[in-house]
Amino acid sequence: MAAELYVISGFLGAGKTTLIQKLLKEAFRNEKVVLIENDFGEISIDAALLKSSGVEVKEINAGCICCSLSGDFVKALKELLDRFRPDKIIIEPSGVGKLSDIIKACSDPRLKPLATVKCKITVADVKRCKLYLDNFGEFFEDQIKHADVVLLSRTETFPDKVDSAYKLVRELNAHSAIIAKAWSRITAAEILHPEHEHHKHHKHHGHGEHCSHGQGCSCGHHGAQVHGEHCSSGHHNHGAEDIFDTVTIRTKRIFSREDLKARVSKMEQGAKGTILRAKGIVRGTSGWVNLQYLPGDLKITKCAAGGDMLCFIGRNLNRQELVILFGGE
Ligand SMILES: Nc1nc2c(ncn2[C@@H]2O[C@H](COP(=O)(O)OP(=O)(O)OP(=O)(O)O)[C@@H](O)[C@H]2O)c(=O)[nH]1
Repeated sequence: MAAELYVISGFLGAGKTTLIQKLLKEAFRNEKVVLIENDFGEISIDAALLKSSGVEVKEINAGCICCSLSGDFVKALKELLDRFRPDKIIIEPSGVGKLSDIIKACSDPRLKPLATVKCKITVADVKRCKLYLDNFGEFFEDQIKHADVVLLSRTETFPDKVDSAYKLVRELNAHSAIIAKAWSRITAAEILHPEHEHHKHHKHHGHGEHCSHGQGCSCGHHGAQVHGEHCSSGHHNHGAEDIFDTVTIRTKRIFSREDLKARVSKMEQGAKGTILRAKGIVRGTSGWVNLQYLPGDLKITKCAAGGDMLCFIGRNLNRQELVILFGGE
């Protein structure tokens, strides 16, 4: 039977990895899953975090997913299918990847009997989606326009932003399902099959909550095949490398929570270029900690996976300054 392909896209820090963790736990628990991670930076923080969920993870770092996976996406995907014979393949493109490129690559006729695109989900952060559309529309619009399901994130934290985010998404994509419930109150099934759940939950929406789907959602039952030519190196516009800088730092330093917070705050104040996203796994005073940063939002949590690495993405970044600031090598 053909493996099912799920593409989880979304701009920087939207919540893709968090969603994948939810899908693995709730929907794909008894399935053989291979994850393809196309992270920014030289090392994949997401892959490290997801490996601790016990699934097979294939990392592709830096560059366009469809061109850089062993030089040939289709060939490499076929190899993965032969080697692991997965039931499901989840692809997490980098936040600055274009969904249309991935869909084209996945729709190559050579893959047809082996794997079928089942669902394309885009995660959109209600707080930041307007800002990202205004500034990085080329990437983010593409991710929204080509999605079957748009899952809004941070709706519980910013309920006043839900309506406007919903409208923005609907203007760009008249056909997708849009889910705006707090994630703790949605099941993975509801995300993967919004057409089933829609009627069940419709009556229960509270203020500011939507769960709607337009016509022609191709998730699951309608088949999500998109026809197009395979993207081969040099034949399409990559863009992201020209617009965004990435800096990866390795550091074995031990950070207390306060120390790490202070350094991040210095990074913001010192305006080391425009940092759009930072993440990493470093040594804390009592074990590994995972740092997740978006402008105005810092989370430091304990984590099982080890790392010694920090990755930054933004514009006009100064590697040397960041190395000094975080005690990197
Ligand atoms: N409060 C809240 N936090 C969220 C939500 N979704 C994601 N986050 C947090 O946002 C941070 C980034 O989430 P990730 O899942 O790593 O986002 P991503 O899209 O994989 O990020 P990139 O690695 O930049 O591609 C983490 O600290 C998450 O816990 C949400 O719906 N609500």
